[in-house]
Amino acid sequence: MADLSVRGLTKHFGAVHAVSELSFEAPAGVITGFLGPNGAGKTTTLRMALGLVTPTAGTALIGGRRYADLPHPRRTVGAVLEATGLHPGRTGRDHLRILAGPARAASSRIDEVIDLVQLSESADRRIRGYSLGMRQRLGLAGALLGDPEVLILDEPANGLDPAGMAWLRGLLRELSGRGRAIVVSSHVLSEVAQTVDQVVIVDRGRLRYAGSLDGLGDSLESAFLELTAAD
Ligand SMILES: Nc1ncnc2c1ncn2[C@@H]1O[C@H](COP(=O)(O)OP(=O)(O)OP(=O)(O)O)[C@@H](O)[C@H]1O
Repeated sequence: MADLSVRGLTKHFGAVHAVSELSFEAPAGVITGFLGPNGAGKTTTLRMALGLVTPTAGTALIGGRRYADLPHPRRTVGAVLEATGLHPGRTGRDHLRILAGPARAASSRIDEVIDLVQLSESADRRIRGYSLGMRQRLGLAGALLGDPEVLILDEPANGLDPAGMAWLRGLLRELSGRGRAIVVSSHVLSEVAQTVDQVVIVDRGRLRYAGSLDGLGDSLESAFLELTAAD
């Protein structure tokens, strides 16, 4: 099973040092929480891992390879970066059919992922009528099409109600139990504390902490605020 390995990753946008010499591992079979305040560089890091942004320096390797060098990218890594890019006039099922081509997924897999994200009742309705939580579920279904070894989720709990969050936690646990490496960025620290096995905390593009939740003491929130306080 593949992992995500970030080594010396750096991205400058002109004078903005979005990510600076960042290194961490997200191993197979582990849920890694990727945390940081607004503008810390989380999305930029995840976009570099997915080959959407070219690093200024360093590497992000998935199963030992750069995204661009993966022979079967959609089977190796699935990602939900934002619940955008959904055509409002399409049904959820049509959206997945369009994605299924590049993911080389069988059509039976479309039904499977619709079940997995519990969208069976809405799959044939137009996306225009979907709630934010339903869009999140559809995004997740798309990421799961190729049954990827590494799953990268940017704010997946956004828009989910408490039952939805509990459901998502169960799904991520099941996937990590089957050896998937899961990276979840989030602002909802209480949710993260219940879901993840380890955390990576970044602030202003730099690593502040990588390790177990236990290593941060009793309160993730206090540790987070201390680690990301302005100098
Ligand atoms: N394409 C870009 N051009 C210029 N600056 C950018 C670009 N993308 C990101 N940045 C800057 O890089 C920094 C890191 O942004 P990024 O979106 O990675 O942070 P983030 O941790 O995901 O934040 P948030 O939690 O608010 O989504 C910010 O200062 C942002 O303005």
